[in-house]
Amino acid sequence: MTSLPPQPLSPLDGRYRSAVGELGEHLSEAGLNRARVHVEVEWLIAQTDRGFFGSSPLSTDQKASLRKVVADFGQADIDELATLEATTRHDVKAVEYYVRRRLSDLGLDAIAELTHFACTSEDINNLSYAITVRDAVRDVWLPKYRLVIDTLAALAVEHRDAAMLSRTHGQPATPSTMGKELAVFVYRLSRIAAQVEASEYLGKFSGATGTFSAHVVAAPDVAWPEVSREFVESLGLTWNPLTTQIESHDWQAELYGRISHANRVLHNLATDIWTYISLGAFRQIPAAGATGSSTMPHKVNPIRFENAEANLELSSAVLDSLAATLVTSRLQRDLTDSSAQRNIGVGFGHSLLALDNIQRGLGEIDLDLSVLAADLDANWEVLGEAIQTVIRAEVVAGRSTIADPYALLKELTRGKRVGAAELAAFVDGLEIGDEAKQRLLALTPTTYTGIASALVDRL
Ligand SMILES: O=C(O)C[C@H](Nc1ncnc2c1ncn2[C@@H]1O[C@H](COP(=O)(O)O)[C@@H](O)[C@H]1O)C(=O)O
Repeated sequence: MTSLPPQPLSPLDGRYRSAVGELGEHLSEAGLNRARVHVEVEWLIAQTDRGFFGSSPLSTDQKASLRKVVADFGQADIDELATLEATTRHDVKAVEYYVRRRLSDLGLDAIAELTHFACTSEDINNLSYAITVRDAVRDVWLPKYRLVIDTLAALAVEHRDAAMLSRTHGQPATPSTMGKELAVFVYRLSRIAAQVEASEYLGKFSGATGTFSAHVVAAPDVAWPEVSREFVESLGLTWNPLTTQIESHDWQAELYGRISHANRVLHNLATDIWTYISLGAFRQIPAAGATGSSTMPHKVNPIRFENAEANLELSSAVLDSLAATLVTSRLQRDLTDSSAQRNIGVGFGHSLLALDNIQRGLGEIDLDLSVLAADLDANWEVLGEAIQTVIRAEVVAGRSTIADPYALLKELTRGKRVGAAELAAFVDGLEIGDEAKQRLLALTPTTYTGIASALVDRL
């Protein structure tokens, strides 16, 4: 047997590439390296702008040329960095050499020693991760997440009046509407969206052990913490003033916790929709040419929601693991964060893939009102709650002397199928006020939905 050509090990880079490839712009190794070059270039510009060590501010053209290195970063640069790293065996040192080469190309050798000046690798790495994760969340994950919320919200409004039997413990319970049940998910997911949007992306820039030691010994009169703060903020990040060698990664733990929480709510949504499909409440719209089962021709399977379930679990497993490991680093640093952070894209990728499947799945289902109606009509006993509650009110109001309304209704309905006619006869014989009796006689499982429909307006 001949060997296969090199193959992606992760399905995110294989069969699911088209759904998640956009994340690679930010959360791939190349995306990280481009951000590292960006940080190194901006640090050069920041230093020369301040005239450090007698340097002159770069001209507008020189700055533009340096920034073009970042803007044009492509395959040749990816390859060049790989070649450099094969020698340095240190990824950030390779970036430094790469930037020095570009300075040389631009005739800027005079400031070469300002490249990576007073920096430890983490100064570059932490800012690069903060930038790439922030951009991935804002440009890719959140828009997709918002799209799912918007789609769900539109379905909630569309089905706001669609009465259906509820099921608590899987057993028939007080009816609701499909719109209100979907609105619950919209509300939950929206809260998390706001939390993700409010996330902080922290950056440190303070040298080998966070003390500015090299900085101070090279230039004692510079207000280094202020320079550090201004530089971090110039990159659109929040300054972390007090760290060891590494940025403490607490913001990452917080963010991944929120994404993982969103995953779990989406998982709940996926399994609920799956169950509604299984009950017949939602019909699946068959895709032309598609096959459900390889052997049972009649089938349309809820594969979108099942795929989402699996990928949400994988995403949370990765993100939870990152959140746990990233907040610990022995003494002033160990390198576990470097290896762990290479999987941030895996965590987001599985979540994004799940969002893509949920989005498609929601577009391929149709509410079957006749199934909802039949389900309600087969479960009149759920009105037992309504009747006993009205009797209680009548007793308090002095219009009834029924001793134990709950026991009465329990006797009539518990574990039994009670139809419309039996309930009507039962209500008719109750010793309660006439107005209350008429209200109960008019009630059906379909109308016993409280203010479910109006609750959709809370979105
Ligand atoms: O500024 C410094 O470098 C400070 C230095 N510590 C390091 N800080 C950051 N990166 C380092 C460090 N050491 C190694 N490396 C390089 O990290 C890469 C680890 O590879 P991988 O496990 O694939 O993520 C891989 O490229 C490693 O070469 C210290 O001793 O305190």
